[in-house]
Amino acid sequence: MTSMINRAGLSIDERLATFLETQVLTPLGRDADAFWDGFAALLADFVPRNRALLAKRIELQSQIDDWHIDHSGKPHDAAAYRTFLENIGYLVPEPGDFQIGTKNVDPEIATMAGPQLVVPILNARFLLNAANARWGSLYDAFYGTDALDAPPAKAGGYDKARGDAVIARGREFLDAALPLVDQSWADLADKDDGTLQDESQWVGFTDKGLLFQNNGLHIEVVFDRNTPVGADDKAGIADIMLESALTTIADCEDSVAAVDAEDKLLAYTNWLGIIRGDLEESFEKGGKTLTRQLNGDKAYKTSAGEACSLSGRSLMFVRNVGHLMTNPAIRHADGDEIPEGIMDAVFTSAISTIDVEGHAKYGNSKAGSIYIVKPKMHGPEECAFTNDLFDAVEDLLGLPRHTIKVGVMDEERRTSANLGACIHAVKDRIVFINTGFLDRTGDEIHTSMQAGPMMRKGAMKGSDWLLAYEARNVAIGLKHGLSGVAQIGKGMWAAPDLMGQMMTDKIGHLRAGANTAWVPSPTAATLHALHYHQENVFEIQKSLPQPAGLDALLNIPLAENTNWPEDELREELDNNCQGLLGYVVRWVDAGVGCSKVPDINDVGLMEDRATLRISSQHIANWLLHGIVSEDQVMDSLNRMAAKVDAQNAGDSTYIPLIGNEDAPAFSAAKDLIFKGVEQPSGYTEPLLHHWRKVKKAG
Ligand SMILES: CC(=O)SCCNC(=O)CCNC(=O)[C@H](O)C(C)(C)COP(=O)(O)OP(=O)(O)OC[C@H]1O[C@@H](n2cnc3c(N)ncnc32)[C@H](O)[C@@H]1OP(=O)(O)O
Ligand SMILES: O=CC(=O)O
Ligand SMILES: [Mg+2]
Repeated sequence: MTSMINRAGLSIDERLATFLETQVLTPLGRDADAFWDGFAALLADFVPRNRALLAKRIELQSQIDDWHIDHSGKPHDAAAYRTFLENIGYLVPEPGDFQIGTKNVDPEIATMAGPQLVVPILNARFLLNAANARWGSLYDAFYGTDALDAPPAKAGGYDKARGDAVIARGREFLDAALPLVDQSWADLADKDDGTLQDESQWVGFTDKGLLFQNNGLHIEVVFDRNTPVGADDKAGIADIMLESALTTIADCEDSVAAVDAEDKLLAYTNWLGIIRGDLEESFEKGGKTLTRQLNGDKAYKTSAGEACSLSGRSLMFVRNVGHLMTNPAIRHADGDEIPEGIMDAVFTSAISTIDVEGHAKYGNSKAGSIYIVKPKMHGPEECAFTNDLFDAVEDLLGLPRHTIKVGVMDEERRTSANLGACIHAVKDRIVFINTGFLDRTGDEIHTSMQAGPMMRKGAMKGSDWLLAYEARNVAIGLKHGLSGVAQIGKGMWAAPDLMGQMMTDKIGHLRAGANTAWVPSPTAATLHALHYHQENVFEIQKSLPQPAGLDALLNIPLAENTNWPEDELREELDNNCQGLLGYVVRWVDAGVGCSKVPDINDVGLMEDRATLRISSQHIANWLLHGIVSEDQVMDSLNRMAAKVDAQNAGDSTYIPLIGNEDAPAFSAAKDLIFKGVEQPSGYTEPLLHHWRKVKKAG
């Protein structure tokens, strides 16, 4: 039973209050009473503003819905539609010329280009792994994935044929990134052999190897004849270690299921462990108990013998939740829950203050900044709210102005359409814009829900709005001076097992001008790092083509022809239902917020709340416009539930969907579809939280 205590008129979960007071405020030397008084005053200022912003979302959406209903059956008049959006204040005037003024940004964000890893904050094992993913073994990444074009490894220990292919591919990489004079890396006899074409690429000696640099990223060639691989290798090379995830986002948002004080406490405790540097997790793997901790720095010596080090850990961001949800962990005197986004801003900043005030074992930001990713903001007013909130949090914690930096997810249509103004609203603290195309697709469907039936989900990827969105984001970021100061980032690779395809496709993100892009795992980070050796993003950014304009962005992805054959309809529905059920059942029953779920072609896809938003909104749209019937949806849900049950048969804790159709998981799935049209912005959080709480209570 949760015990609540009173602090400055707020009712706070006792465990959470004790955590903050003893683990955070005391080590920081902050007075708890003054803190809670300040927190209550901050809430008094910001809660009404937060509510007003949510009300404005609803008002705008209802005006857009009405416009489409009024214009139904007529050809879409793009000019009239744009004027209408201007008239209702959905589109606002451009802010004109300005450059962002962010200061004290770490080089991993400002001047380096490389992968960005995202990790669910509630999973300490993964979180530690992610923080340590600054360095990754290229040999392991090739050996274990389809990024290597060679026959798969045979079971039963080390497969030498595959190992040889890995080594050959590794040499190819070294020849391209660190070319030698008149020689290939494959010809080297030992560590002292060979001369670099560009000798400035050599950085120094590590414990067992040589350290190099290319396009700002480090490469350690490990020479060790005492390992099986090194012993067999002509030059004694045992591995190639790549600087991989330059930055990592510890996610409190779409990849976690956090619905109450217990869950929020775990999130904040894990963040504290990462910041303080003492997070530790023990787990069983391969029949052994392993204990994982944060890695230390990588020591090396320069040719002159000077001792230096490189960070052994990824630079950490924390993603707060957006402005929508509230959480029962803290309530006002009248019993109302406080906004979770405000709670996250205050708690994660307070914890990060331990870093910027120098109490951490390793230290995260050497520049003295706190990096927060803010998702799902709709337009400049909501960005301005975040900016003011972060000002207030800085005042509450006694931090210098703009210590708290913000990464703006460009993932709602009103933000994409007014991106310059959004950047302007946070111009002195912005450290990234990132195209969260998954949420953005969900919002695209929801915003134009009443306009007509949408094209198939797969076709959306090539649609006008999406291409315009991606290109405009980069162009607007460059126009306002993000290059060299902040990241221009691109979205998630959502097929964690298709690394070969990632190697082909994801280099496109760099060629589009992004200096970072999201990856789902440390292995993907190491492989994606190869792209940054291949292309120099900062050079690419100097000569990008002019992007499409706002009209292309506002082009609604309606289906041109809705006469889909039965088998295509069924395939679309089944695919959406399978992903939706496979994700929701783990969210509601097991509290897992990010899962790898097989699609109908048995390709494991990363599913999180944003992909759920797409599938649920897509089905809701087709239902609304009569493309599919309620019976067809139920038929698909039932057939796919059986499939999802079979996929989870090996999990002894799994509760089947079939036979439990009225239980929380299946109920959540049905609600997400059948109540999809009325969900705010098509978000899945309200229903997921509701049904998870029912499950937890149950
Ligand atoms: C739209 C958006 O908002 S995208 C952002 C949200 N999405 C994410 O954060 C994706 C994060 N990724 C993940 O959660 C996972 O990779 C999943 C769910 C996609 C797949 O998970 P699994 O099926 O367990 O992965 P798999 O079995 O292939 O690999 C597990 C191993 O990889 C590691 N791993 C996988 N993903 C990550 C990660 N993101 N960070 C750190 N380590 C990871 C695990 O630690 C584990 O290694 P270990 O046994 O040594 O601990
Ligand atoms: O948060 C990322 C997205 O694609 O949505
Ligand atoms: Mg998102």
